[in-house]
Amino acid sequence: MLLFETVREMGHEQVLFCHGKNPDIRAIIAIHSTTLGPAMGATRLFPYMNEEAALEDALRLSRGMTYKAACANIPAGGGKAVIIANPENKTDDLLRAYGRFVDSLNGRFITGQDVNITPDDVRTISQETNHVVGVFEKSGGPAPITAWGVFLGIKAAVKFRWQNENLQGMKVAVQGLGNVGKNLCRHLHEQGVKLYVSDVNSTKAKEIKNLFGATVVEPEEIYSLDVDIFSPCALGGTLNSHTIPFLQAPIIAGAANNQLGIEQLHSQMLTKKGILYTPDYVINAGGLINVYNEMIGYEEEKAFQQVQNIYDTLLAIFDIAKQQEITTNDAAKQLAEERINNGKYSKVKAIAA
Ligand SMILES: NC(=O)C1=CN([C@@H]2O[C@H](COP(=O)(O)OP(=O)(O)OC[C@H]3O[C@@H](n4cnc5c(N)ncnc54)[C@H](O)[C@@H]3O)[C@@H](O)[C@H]2O)C=CC1
Ligand SMILES: O=C(O)C(=O)Cc1c[nH]c2ccccc12
Repeated sequence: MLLFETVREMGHEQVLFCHGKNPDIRAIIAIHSTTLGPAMGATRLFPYMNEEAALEDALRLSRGMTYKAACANIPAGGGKAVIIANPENKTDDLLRAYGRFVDSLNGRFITGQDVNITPDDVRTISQETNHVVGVFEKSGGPAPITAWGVFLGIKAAVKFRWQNENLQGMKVAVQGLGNVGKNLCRHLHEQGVKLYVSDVNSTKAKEIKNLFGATVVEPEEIYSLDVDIFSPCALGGTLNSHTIPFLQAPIIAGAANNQLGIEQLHSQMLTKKGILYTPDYVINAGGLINVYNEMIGYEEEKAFQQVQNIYDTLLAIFDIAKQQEITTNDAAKQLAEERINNGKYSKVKAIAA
């Protein structure tokens, strides 16, 4: 891989390769942009197949965070970190060593809990750095508010597609029943939605069946269901050349980051099939909104209003896509880049003043 060519194309400011022998640590901190504020993004620990996969994850996720913050009107930039490790080998020493790397960035990067990192782990990291959020959660953690944002995003897509304000009687397929998926199912159930669900962990699927009367299907069956909405809430890359041909749902709206395998190719494939795709980094901004508000002093009403705005932002993005005959993914990117450029401009003005 040509490193500088890749980061130049994707627009990253800085990529840090963190290494240590004792404890044995390999981590990548990707800072995509600090134009609108410090780069924010949670840290993921994962046993990546190889270094390329880890780097690609960090680069794509961090760029997504820049767009996420811009679309949500949060004065933050985008970053993301990945620690290459098996969750079984996670030790306090490893987490503290990682914390020292985060600290070396002096607040250019602010992080917290993502896949395979627990709130306890974040507390361990915080022994070495103050640049973490969610250590002492003031708000119940980001997942419930993320789920609420996804629920609003589903409502926006339904409104745009069918001019319908109501989800009563609709069929929704939810892939992944973790912290976000489970909360999302509860909101949908309360609105009279018929749920179809899958999780690789069958205990979680049974729980949702018992709680909300959901129909459980096998993980690979979730794509081809005859439903109104497909909601990917598991891991990234599930919208790809293998799965898209099976999709029947006219709307895709879910929480997972990096849902599109190859962004341009697969967003175009969805558009060609007449599927309304709700850009992941717009619909799943609730978590970022939550941690940002925790950082500046949590006010529930303010955080709630910012999440509520996801609905109108999505309607605006759907409109841009329709008017300009572009994918919803490109429309969201356009909105984000416009805001980042305006931010750049006001920064220059502020320095000149
Ligand atoms: N928690 C948050 O506030 C935010 C989460 N996200 C994204 O949303 C997604 C879900 O997040 P969480 O619920 O917090 O994670 P989680 O780890 O609690 O849940 C993920 C669930 O997906 C299941 N799963 C994994 N592979 C699957 C497959 N192939 N088919 C079906 N199920 C599968 C897992 O067993 C697990 O139950 C992730 O992609 C995350 O990056 C994005 C923004 C914020
Ligand atoms: O939306 C994402 O992918 C995030 O990383 C959001 C998020 C959750 N916890 C955090 C802690 C610090 C910065 C961002 C986050």
